[in-house]
Amino acid sequence: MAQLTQVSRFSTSAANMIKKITVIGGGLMGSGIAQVAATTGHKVTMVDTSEDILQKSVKSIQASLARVGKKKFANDEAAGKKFLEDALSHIKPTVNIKEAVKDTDLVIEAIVENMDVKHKLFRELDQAAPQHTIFASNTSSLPIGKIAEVTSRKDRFGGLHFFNPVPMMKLLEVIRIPETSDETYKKLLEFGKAMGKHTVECKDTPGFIVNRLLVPYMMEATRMLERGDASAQDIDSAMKLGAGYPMGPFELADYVGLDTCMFIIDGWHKDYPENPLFKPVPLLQKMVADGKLGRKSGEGFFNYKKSSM
Ligand SMILES: CCCCCCCCCCCCC[C@H](O)CC(=O)SCCNC(=O)CCNC(=O)[C@H](O)C(C)(C)COP(=O)(O)OP(=O)(O)OC[C@H]1O[C@@H](n2cnc3c(N)ncnc32)[C@H](O)[C@@H]1OP(=O)(O)O
Ligand SMILES: NC(=O)c1ccc[n+]([C@@H]2O[C@H](COP(=O)([O-])OP(=O)(O)OC[C@H]3O[C@@H](n4cnc5c(N)ncnc54)[C@H](O)[C@@H]3O)[C@@H](O)[C@H]2O)c1
Repeated sequence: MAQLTQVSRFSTSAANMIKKITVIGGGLMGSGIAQVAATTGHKVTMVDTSEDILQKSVKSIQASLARVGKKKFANDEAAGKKFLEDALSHIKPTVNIKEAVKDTDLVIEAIVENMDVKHKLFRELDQAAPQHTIFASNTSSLPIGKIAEVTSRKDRFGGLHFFNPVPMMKLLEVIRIPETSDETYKKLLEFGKAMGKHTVECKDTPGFIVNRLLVPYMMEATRMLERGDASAQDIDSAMKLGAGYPMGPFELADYVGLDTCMFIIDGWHKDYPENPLFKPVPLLQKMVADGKLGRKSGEGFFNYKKSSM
């Protein structure tokens, strides 16, 4: 409550609001963030490492926009088409990071869940971006304060943790580190609302709110499977039909990406070796080593290859 009162002393004038954003990483999350930002009136630049990847990102945005447009403009096909074209015209894909950040208000990083790779990127961004630019990470599990360490703008740094799939999930966790200025935090909260999200305020604690509860639950499901107590299919059915979850833990893990799941759990085990909740699961490591990354690779706990659907 005290924090809310303190933050509301600042008012962000229209001229001072976040309008131009740069999303780094055009994967599952980056493409979703770029899409929602574009449909909520922001000018978006989306960066990835190759033109091929960016092409795939744009295709997935197109497919998602078509689904949203079909629902939003159910009786007006032309309006649905215009919605899709307008949104796409607000997204500029590029591999040129320097160009992408040269006059941006906010950078949202959504690349691989690895501290060294994120550090390398943020060092480069800190050199290239103007003074006023705010940096945010969409990390699932890494401490925001540690990511920010390599920059000279900790007062303009925070976490924006979106949920997958971004166009459908209403929540946005907005994380502040001790150095985040009140003005920056206020702008991040306002940006979240402008994106149409329900924002919750989080401290920089492991997993923030959602993942601190979700990860142990998913880990317990995997241990249950490893012990042979129940099948993946039955555990999923049980949690959907008995607990009302939209997806069971294995369907969800495949949806998130098993590589991302493994990075999260291995990282937490390294940081908290005594905590039995975060003990790595050999099954998960083997699946990732075998290239079974979930939906994105066509196979994970379940099979998504066309012939089996
Ligand atoms: C077990 C292994 C353990 C491993 C260790 C654990 C590691 C820790 C892992 C933690 C990971 C954390 C990751 C991250 O930090 C945090 C997260 O993001 S957690 C994930 C949160 N997301 C969810 O929980 C999703 C739950 N699922 C759903 O809400 C729904 O299933 C769905 C995705 C909305 C899909 O709905 P369904 O009814 O199932 O399927 P439909 O296809 O019929 O879709 C319904 C409706 O939605 C529209 N839609 C779906 N997806 C999109 C999209 N991408 N874009 C646009 N529209 C979409 C679709 O068109 C349908 O519309 P309708 O026809 O109803 O009008
Ligand atoms: N998958 C989820 O459900 C989910 C949900 C919330 C948060 N997150 C977090 O979001 C981040 C991204 O996850 P994802 O699932 O979108 O991963 P992903 O593997 O789908 O996409 C990552 C993208 O980043 C690109 N990339 C890697 N290094 C880059 C660099 N230096 N510059 C530009 N692009 C680079 C990759 O080519 C890839 O396209 C991670 O930190 C993850 O923990 C994931």
